[in-house]
Amino acid sequence: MTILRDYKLSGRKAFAVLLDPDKVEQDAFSTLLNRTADYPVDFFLVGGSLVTDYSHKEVIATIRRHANTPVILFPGNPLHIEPSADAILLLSLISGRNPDFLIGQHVIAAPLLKKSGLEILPTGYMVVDSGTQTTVSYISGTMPLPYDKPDVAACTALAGEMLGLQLMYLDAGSGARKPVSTAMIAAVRKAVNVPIIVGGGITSGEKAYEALKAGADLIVVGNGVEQDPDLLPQLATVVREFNQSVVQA
Ligand SMILES: CC(C)=CCC/C(C)=C/CC/C(C)=C/CC/C(C)=C/COP(=O)(O)OP(=O)(O)O
Ligand SMILES: O=P(O)(O)OC[C@@H](O)CO
Ligand SMILES: [Mg+2]
Repeated sequence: MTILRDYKLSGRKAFAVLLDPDKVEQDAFSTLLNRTADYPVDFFLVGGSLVTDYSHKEVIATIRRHANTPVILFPGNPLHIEPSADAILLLSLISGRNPDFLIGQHVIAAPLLKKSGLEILPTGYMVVDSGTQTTVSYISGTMPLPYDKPDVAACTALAGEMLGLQLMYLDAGSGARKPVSTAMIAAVRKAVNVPIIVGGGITSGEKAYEALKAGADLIVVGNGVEQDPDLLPQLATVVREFNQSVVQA
């Protein structure tokens, strides 16, 4: 449990960039990776709900050539297991009621995961409504958590923690028009002790700051960084300054 243990012990806020293997375009990708030398990223998440060209291995090899940043798989199904990553978010889709995404896919994946040597990060995955249907909802055939029901999210996370899940991921969905509300993040923060990951629709330093202040431990940004190269430095600075302000307080 090295990544999870180190991360928990550090007590720091962290920042992850989500790379969708289908959207990785070589030139822009190398530039992004080179920029992380000046504006550090704590983790790269690699994955997507639906991946069409199965280039996880090549994407990870390219990351390794440019950076020492740990790579965590963010899988949509067991075909997305790639042993050259460092760890995998073993998602159980606890916002939904589809047994296949709560335990079914995991039964199929378990022997492969064991053999892979990947660090397993058992994660309660909560997809939150943000106004449009997400790929995750469609693929999994599940309804997201209602946007304005922080209590439902808090009880869901609490149940997930009681079941032994070691991370909670609140996700408004890739490209969401609005991120998960700060009220929901704060309610989940109050309910559980495990680290909280927040992603989906974080497109500015301000939104990132709000999520951290509400209780997110790790923020995940995909589309924002792909679309606006200036966002990477902004986010790295927000997370660094947030951590410095906590140390000083
Ligand atoms: C047991 C194993 C190894 C896998 C199953 C894992 C489960 C239960 C996944 C839950 C459902 C799911 C489809 C999750 C995918 C999460 C993800 C990688 C989201 C990233 O965003 P996209 O859904 O790719 O958005 P775009 O379509 O906008 O690219
Ligand atoms: O692409 P964005 O909107 O940043 O979302 C990241 C991630 O949380 C999606 O699962
Ligand atoms: Mg995707």
